Amino acid sequence: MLRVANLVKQYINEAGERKGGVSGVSFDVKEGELFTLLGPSGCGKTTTLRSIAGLEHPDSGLIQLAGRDLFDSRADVQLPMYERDIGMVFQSYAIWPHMSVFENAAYPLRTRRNGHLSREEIESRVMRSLEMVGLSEYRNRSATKLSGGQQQRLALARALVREPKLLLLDEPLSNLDALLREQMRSEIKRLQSEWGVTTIYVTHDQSEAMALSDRVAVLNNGVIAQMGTPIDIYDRPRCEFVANFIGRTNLLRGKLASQVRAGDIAAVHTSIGTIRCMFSSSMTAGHQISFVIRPENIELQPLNGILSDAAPNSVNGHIQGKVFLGEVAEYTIGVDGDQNLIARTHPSIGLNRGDRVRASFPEHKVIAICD
Ligand SMILES: Nc1ncnc2c1ncn2[C@@H]1O[C@H](COP(=O)(O)OP(=O)(O)OP(=O)(O)O)[C@@H](O)[C@H]1O
Repeated sequence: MLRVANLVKQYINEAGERKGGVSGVSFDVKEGELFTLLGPSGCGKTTTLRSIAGLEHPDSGLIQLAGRDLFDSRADVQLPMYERDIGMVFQSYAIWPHMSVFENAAYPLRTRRNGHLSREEIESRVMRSLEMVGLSEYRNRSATKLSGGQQQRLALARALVREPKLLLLDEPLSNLDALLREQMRSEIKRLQSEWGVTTIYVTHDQSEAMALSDRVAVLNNGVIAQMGTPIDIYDRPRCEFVANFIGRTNLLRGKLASQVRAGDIAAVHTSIGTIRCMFSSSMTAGHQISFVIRPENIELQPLNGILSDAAPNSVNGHIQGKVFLGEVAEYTIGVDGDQNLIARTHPSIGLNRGDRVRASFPEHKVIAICD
């Protein structure tokens, strides 16, 4: 449905150097998919989105929507924004304060350039989109008398009323408080799948990306570091940046004991002992590698009295810190060998600061970073 290939857009800084933006971003979005661009501030998410919308003139690359060129640097094509068939919702909802809810939602239909719509057609399309977002009973209310969440819904209704081929959402929830953000997150997911509109969602919030997306592209410094389903990216990060950016993690390093092939489980020598990891590609013995253990994949057992022999993929240590997070508690474990591990487990386990523990992690949950 949407194809972005080798997109480059760089900005010239005060010293005349080409900096920032994006430098060679490529991805395809399927029809009806919710695709998220995720990354820290300044990684190039908004530049990508604005290039797709036609608000930015890229330096080079190709952008196609439903087989039509929106931008092609080789053929010198740059379609104006209004010809792109795209709806957009910004962080600031950009609601017109002097208009009613109905008029705000009707605005894109009244100002569209491709064909006049009858009054009845406008009425029915606007009411359909207001009903979808639960605002039909507020149709005559002034837009300024809506709550933050309602304004956000109105912005969505206004973006959808033209029935665009593509919906672009740029950090649409960042102005809402935490509870409302979670509610609106489910609302966007519901709307997007009911409406079936292909959507690109931009956020720096990894939990939002995980909860909403069919697929995610993680951006860093203007390039895509990894692309895949939320589970893929969480369970199999391909580089340290992605491992650290997506959720809490333990990142350890060591030396590979033997040659491995994709799918093997093999031993890695580390400062806290030999740990067996899953490998997703082949590597030669002696390679320095990093690997990831997610905090929820560490099991903690109290070590009382006499120490039994350490089991495979387990280390002994003591609790250095405990933070209660509601459903889980997060423990910091100081491991013999000068390494800290973070573990998350049910608070009822009853471990406290200073307790000796054994931390174990199944080998198929220890993931080698193979890039
Ligand atoms: N108009 C501009 N002029 C100069 N530099 C810019 C301009 N727009 C963006 N940049 C730079 O390009 C890089 C990418 O910016 P972009 O807005 O795409 O990042 P982002 O990932 O959307 O960040 P944020 O989450 O903070 O909005 C940043 O380093 C930014 O400073």
